[in-house]
Amino acid sequence: MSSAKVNLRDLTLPRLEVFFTGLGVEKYRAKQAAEWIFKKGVSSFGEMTNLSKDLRERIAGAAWLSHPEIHTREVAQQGDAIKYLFRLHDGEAVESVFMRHDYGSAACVSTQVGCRMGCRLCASGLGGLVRNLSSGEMYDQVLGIQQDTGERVSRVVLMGAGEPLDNYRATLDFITNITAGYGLNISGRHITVSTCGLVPAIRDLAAQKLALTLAVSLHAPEDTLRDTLVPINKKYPLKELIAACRDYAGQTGRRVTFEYALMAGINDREEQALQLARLLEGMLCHVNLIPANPVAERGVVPSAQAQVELFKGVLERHGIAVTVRRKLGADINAACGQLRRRLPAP
Ligand SMILES: C[S@@+](CC[C@H](N)C(=O)[O-])C[C@H]1O[C@@H](n2cnc3c(N)ncnc32)[C@H](O)[C@@H]1O
Ligand code: SF4
Repeated sequence: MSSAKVNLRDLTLPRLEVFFTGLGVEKYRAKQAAEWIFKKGVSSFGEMTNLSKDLRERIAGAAWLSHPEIHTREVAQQGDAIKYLFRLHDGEAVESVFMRHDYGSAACVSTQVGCRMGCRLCASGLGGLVRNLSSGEMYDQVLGIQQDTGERVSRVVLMGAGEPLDNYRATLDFITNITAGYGLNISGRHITVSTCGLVPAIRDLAAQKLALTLAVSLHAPEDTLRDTLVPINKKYPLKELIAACRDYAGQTGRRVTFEYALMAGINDREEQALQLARLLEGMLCHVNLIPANPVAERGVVPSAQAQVELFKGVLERHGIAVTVRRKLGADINAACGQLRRRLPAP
């Protein structure tokens, strides 16, 4: 694969059309190719059997096709989750998780190798940002999971390693392809974009009218604490973030999810639950409480179960919809915030 060649899995349909017309081929061929690439998930041009051999050779002269390469997989004891490490074409690696729920199967997808946001609780950002993933590399994770499990992925959560809104263009292209009829046709409401709070991108996302589920990693109910846990808060403090979330809910009609990882003695006190209830008062939203996953390097210690229940009770009494997230695949560390890149650089 030469660096001058374009990865067709990275292109959306209009850009595929430009590619095909550039080869002097009728535009409708782009749609046919899109179905091979995004619906059937082929790994080579040779498999595109309704395109002539001559055309496939011309495509191969100008393009390449990334494809999922599973490096390792670990199945949780209860069989409800599988964690994958995918090897990328340059030797980097990303983790993804397949989760079976009663209501369908979800893929938790990484959007970057590493992350530059430096949240205090998170293992994904420990080594900083290595590089962005392309939209095709995000798509490959879903295809790889489907091919390995033989099951259809019906939901996607962008909660793997990386900050999706810090890799905004590629993330949007990925969503465009996975929701398309020529792709996996997953409804926008079954796609969750999780962010630590990049306000301008949240506002832009609302304007896209994609009806995506927005999840915001809140973790603190006031700025002083949030500045230390989620450092992007210094740039986009809670007042701006919550206003953007209220507008997102207003513009899309979609309930915003707030992720709140409970850490013993840090953000799990009763008065903090009260502050949180006041912050979210009257918003179309939902709070997901997660007993934090321990991360030794970060000194993160999860709250005790009784404290989680107490915190939940305060929110409920103040009319906030709240759930405690079931931990899937805890025995394989498959839970969010535990995804790392583990292959050594080439
Ligand atoms: C790894 S992030 C990726 C998506 C995006 N960058 C974000 O922050 O929302 C996914 C979720 O995992 C959470 N998370 C990170 N470390 C965690 C930990 N130790 N325990 C529980 N959740 C954690 C994040 O705050 C976020 O809600
Ligand atoms: S929580 Fe999200 S934004 Fe923060 S370091 Fe981890 S991956 Fe990055």
